[in-house]
Amino acid sequence: MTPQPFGARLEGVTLRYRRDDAPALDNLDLTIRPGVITGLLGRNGAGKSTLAALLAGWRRPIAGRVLVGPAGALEDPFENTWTATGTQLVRESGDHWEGTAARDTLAFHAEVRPSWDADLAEHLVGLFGLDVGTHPERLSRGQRSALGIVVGLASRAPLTILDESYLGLDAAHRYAFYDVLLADYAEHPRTIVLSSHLIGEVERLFEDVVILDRGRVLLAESADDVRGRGVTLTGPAADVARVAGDRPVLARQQLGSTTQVTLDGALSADEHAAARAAGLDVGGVSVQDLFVHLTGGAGAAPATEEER
Ligand SMILES: Nc1ncnc2c1ncn2[C@@H]1O[C@H](COP(=O)(O)OP(=O)(O)OP(=O)(O)O)[C@@H](O)[C@H]1O
Repeated sequence: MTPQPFGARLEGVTLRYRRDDAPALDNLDLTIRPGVITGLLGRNGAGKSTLAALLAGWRRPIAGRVLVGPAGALEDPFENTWTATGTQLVRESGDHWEGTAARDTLAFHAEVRPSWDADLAEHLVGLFGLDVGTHPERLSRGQRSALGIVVGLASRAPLTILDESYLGLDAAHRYAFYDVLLADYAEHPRTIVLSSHLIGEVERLFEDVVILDRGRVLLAESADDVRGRGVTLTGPAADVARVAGDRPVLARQQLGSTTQVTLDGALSADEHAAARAAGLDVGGVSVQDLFVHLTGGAGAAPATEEER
């Protein structure tokens, strides 16, 4: 039986690693809906891994509270065996058992995860060509990522947090992972939090999107709402320019004589009619373009201590 998915609520959560440090999370309020895939995005140092560690009960905030669990039965996850049993965090580092074969890491999780699916684990081991007889410290970075993915998916935990855990995979293995994740999630609904810098690749998986910026929530809404925040026009450059007028442009791409611009905000009825008359393709904004726009563009520096 598939267990009830976990949700999470953070209320006024502040965490700083050292007393004199700027907060890694700063008075953060956030709800993670149960049973959906949430994309957790943010530039380097925004606080994604810190938030993941709080959800998994590995850390506790210095102010505010964190609650995790099935709807109506949320609990503080810190040192909480019950919520820990239902929460699987996989970090980029993998958190494998060193000095013993990879199969021992899998055997450990099979033991502690009530929903562990041995068939799925075996399928994924084959898919990634993982040599489970090798010690994790002797695996390549990609193979260590694959081991983390096997743990993350086969655990079928009611709250599964994948924190950059698939970065080491090559493109073919990443796309295979996205496909398995979607198929398995459809059959065994659970709450999945995916943190990634490869936004363009994974955004089709997101149902909700959270963007953190310097320890604060910059945006938290459904992926559909995100896509409705802007509009993409594609077609001949002159027609696109005419319909776009002097509207703020979030992103622009040129492919031969075809231009694609992403505009901030929705089109008015008149603009829609003009776009249709010109034969332009009209679509929503990509999460990636909105993310780049909201977090300061490609050239902006990541947060530094001085900026906070
Ligand atoms: N163990 C730690 N000790 C001290 N400071 C830390 C520690 N871990 C994170 N920080 C600081 O907390 C802030 C948030 O870091 P965090 O790792 O949560 O961000 P992130 O969004 O996951 O970043 P990235 O995308 O680079 O992995 C950063 O300023 C970081 O330097």
